[in-house]
Amino acid sequence: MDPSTSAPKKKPMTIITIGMAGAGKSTFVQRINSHLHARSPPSPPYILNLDPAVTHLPFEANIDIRDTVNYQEVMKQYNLGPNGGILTALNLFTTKFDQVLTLVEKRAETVDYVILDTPGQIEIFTWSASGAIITDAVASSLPTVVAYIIDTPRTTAPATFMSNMLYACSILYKTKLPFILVFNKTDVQPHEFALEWMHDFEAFQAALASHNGTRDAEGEPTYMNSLMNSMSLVLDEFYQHLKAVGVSSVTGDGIDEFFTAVEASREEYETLYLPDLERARAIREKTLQDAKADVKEDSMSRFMKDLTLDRASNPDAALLDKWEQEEDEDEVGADAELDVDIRDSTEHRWPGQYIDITRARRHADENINWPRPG
Ligand SMILES: Nc1nc2c(ncn2[C@@H]2O[C@H](COP(=O)(O)OP(=O)(O)OP(=O)(O)O)[C@@H](O)[C@H]2O)c(=O)[nH]1
Repeated sequence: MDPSTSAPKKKPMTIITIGMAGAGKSTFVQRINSHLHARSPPSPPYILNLDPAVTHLPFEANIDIRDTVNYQEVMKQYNLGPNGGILTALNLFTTKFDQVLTLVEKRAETVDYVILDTPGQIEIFTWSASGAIITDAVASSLPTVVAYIIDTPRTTAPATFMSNMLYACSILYKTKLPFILVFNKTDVQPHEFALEWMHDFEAFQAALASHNGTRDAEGEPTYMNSLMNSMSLVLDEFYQHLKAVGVSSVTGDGIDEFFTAVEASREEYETLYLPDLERARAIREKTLQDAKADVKEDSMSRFMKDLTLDRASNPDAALLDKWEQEEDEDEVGADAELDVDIRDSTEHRWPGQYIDITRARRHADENINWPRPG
């Protein structure tokens, strides 16, 4: 085929896997990884592991947060528990996310998919700054979809199903990205019940009514029951914006349907999300510029006012004005910047080597100088 007539390569699609601990995110990432390797021609993805606490991964990540941040050390230094340690480790890693993006963008011509495996601390994507920074940064550079992984066998009770859907809902509204609900572990529990509950709220309400504990001693619906009934109506609107697929990460069932949903999400990203993102970015830049201009103008007018007053009260003072350069100014400037680079381990194999950014540029006599989060 004449290369000049062939279509330009599509940008790689980024799949961000999010889900509760144990839902099967890492197993799912490994399943789609092996599916892409087995394609003809093979299409190995570029994988990022963002879980600092994982001890074993079933795949080899191209960029691994564990090469940069030691979460045990973070826990010790900040006196945090495991959850706080994971969140803080991810916050620290996020300060280097521009480098991560540069490495990913370098591979844009050779890979079709970029996959992010994330920690089970789902709150990272509902309220923490790093979750938003990561999703915004990735989505403003590449077409992106969120794959929300659900542990289907543990979601068969209506109340658990609803709480899982509410989490998914808050992540959707926070990220505003195309979204696929991935009902995992269908080899253990088929996901048809969930599809039925999503498409027919009366079926969900019937399941709720037949569940224990939905009526009080007088036979009246309990508060929780009424609340969940109303919520199911609210969620009905949310379900309209979602694609849902059932997969088994163990057997590979449903993975083709998942990739069909990913391709549909690419279109959704380009027609709906990208224009929104660009509008939001333009507004943000304009607001930032206006704010900077206002601050500058305000500071300048205050400065001029002070100067006029000062000159009037003490006409000789201006002659004594002299700006003294701080002796260790360079040192301070350099210290404020971290001096650690994120590595793409596919390019530089360096087994056993490890950079701890929490300790970089630290001296023995120095106090901990990392800012506490929040
Ligand atoms: N039967 C079955 N088990 C699965 C499937 N996917 C994952 N599992 C099992 O579920 C457990 C958790 O899987 P992981 O992939 O570690 O889950 P995770 O979401 O990455 O967990 P965290 O790292 O704790 O966030 C493991 O025992 C997996 O073998 C599946 O499709 N079917």
